[in-house]
Amino acid sequence: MDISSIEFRGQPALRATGADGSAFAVSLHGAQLLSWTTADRVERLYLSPRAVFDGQAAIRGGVPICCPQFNQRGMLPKHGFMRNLPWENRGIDATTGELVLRLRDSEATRKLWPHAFEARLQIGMAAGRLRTALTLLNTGHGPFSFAAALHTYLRVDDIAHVRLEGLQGANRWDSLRDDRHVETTPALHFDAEFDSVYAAPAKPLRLVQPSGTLEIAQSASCSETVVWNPGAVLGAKLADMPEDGYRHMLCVEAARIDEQVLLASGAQWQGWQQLRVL
Ligand SMILES: O=P(O)(O)OC[C@H]1O[C@@H](O)[C@H](O)[C@@H](O)[C@@H]1O
Repeated sequence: MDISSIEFRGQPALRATGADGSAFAVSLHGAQLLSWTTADRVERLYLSPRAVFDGQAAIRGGVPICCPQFNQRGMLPKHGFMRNLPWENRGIDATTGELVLRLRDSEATRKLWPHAFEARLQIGMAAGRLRTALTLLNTGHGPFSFAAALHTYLRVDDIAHVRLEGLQGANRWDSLRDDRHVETTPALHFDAEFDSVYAAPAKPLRLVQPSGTLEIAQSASCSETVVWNPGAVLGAKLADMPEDGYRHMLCVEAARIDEQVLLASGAQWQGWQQLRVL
């Protein structure tokens, strides 16, 4: 994997290219993946053309990191603060061959969250495959707890022709209706706003479109899978997304939400998600 420093819509980013011509781009702001193209030049992630690149705001699209809080479940800013801060490029890990970015606690983070930590995002790419792994290390003296999500925006040709397989039988919390039930359908279809947190099944999910299928796997440490599409009505209200943006994305997120991770001093936790073109 070759890495070069680039500017992406005016902001510092890194571009990695693989031997087979596949490539990804990741912004230092938020350590946010922005693009992943496979050897066939097909873009696999959705990045909103209206995403704000000002080095402050959360970027709409790619793979935002939500940590140490998920959504508005706590006192921190929505989805925590890691997606709003600049991360450091730590280069390629000699053992894994993955690109590593790092964020450590600072005065700014301690004002929001009084804990010493080191977060690392590792990104690995192989033919038709992309793996993102988030590690959180407790570098302080006392324990802390946190939630996390790799909030992946998958690019889809047309949401009306997408099905997501693999969630049948999983416990679901439909956050729009505040309703808990077991998912009965073998394949989810999306024709309106959809926002649900599922107990993650052991087997990978499959995102099926007329143009092909993507397998989505996650670590057992990520006990939930979040599925989100804003639909036309909410989509039109999101200032950083075009009106038809919702048609071209589906978020499938590897998450740890319901039971927060309790991390002792010196301990670390890792959660990952892997995308594979079938
Ligand atoms: O607009 P944000 O802060 O990036 O959040 C987007 C969405 O993220 C999803 O993970 C949540 O389930 C949704 O409820 C939320 O709206």
